[in-house]
Amino acid sequence: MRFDVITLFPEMFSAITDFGINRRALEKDLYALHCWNPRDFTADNYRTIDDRPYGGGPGMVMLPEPLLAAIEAAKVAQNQAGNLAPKVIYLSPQGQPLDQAAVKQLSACSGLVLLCGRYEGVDERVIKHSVDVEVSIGDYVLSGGELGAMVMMDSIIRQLPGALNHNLSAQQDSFEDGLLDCPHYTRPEDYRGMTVPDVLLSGNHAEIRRWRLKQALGRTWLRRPDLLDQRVLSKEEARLLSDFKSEHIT
Ligand SMILES: Nc1nonc1C(=O)N1CCN(Cc2ccccn2)CC1
Repeated sequence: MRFDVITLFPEMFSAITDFGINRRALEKDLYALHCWNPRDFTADNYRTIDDRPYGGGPGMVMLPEPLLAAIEAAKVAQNQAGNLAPKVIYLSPQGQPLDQAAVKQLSACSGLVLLCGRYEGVDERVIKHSVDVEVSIGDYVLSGGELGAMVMMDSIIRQLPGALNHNLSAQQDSFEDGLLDCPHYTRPEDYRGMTVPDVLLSGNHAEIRRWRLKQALGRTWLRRPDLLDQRVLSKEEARLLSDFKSEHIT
């Protein structure tokens, strides 16, 4: 996976490249990241990348020329890397919500160009001319698209084969199967009088699997019932959820 990011603040992306799973995945060449600063595509001495909005109003809008030139340069680099039709994504509150299904779809792409806007946004002609899809990471307003791009990249990188020590981990991630995650415990068995559920100490892997599935179903029912609306339950899952509900003391 090659990411080409258009951003005024390339330094921010060290948060993705310098730590944990994402750092190891980069070192293993599971993905590549190239940042393009629109200021490098300006023709004036002040390296101007924004201007006042036509029609008046507060704030500034990012100019089309530097952005389109940066996007074109990123697409050429993608083409040279063998990705002939990289998807151009604009992070924006107006975008379609990012969910795990979208993450899995995007992780199958070989190259993505991510456009990070600032200020009041980018000139609409950039979106019409070069953006394939607008994506939002949530219904709130950030200071710019960079954190949204990093959230998207982080969730995609976890999907890349070899990124997680145990490939099963990705499948067990929350939302992977449309459910919230089950509770997790580690040592000690008794912490300040709070003990670990006996089943997890039993070594009975079939029972442990059933307990974890039941807890995931129960948690989803309690905290995000909307996710259950979208999910067909197996016979076993329906029974486990029914048991959880009857045991749940409100
Ligand atoms: N929510 C989000 N999910 O992705 N990005 C965001 C997000 O809040 N932002 C902040 C504003 N930026 C600039 C902007 C302003 C107005 C219209 C379009 N673009 C984009 C990125």
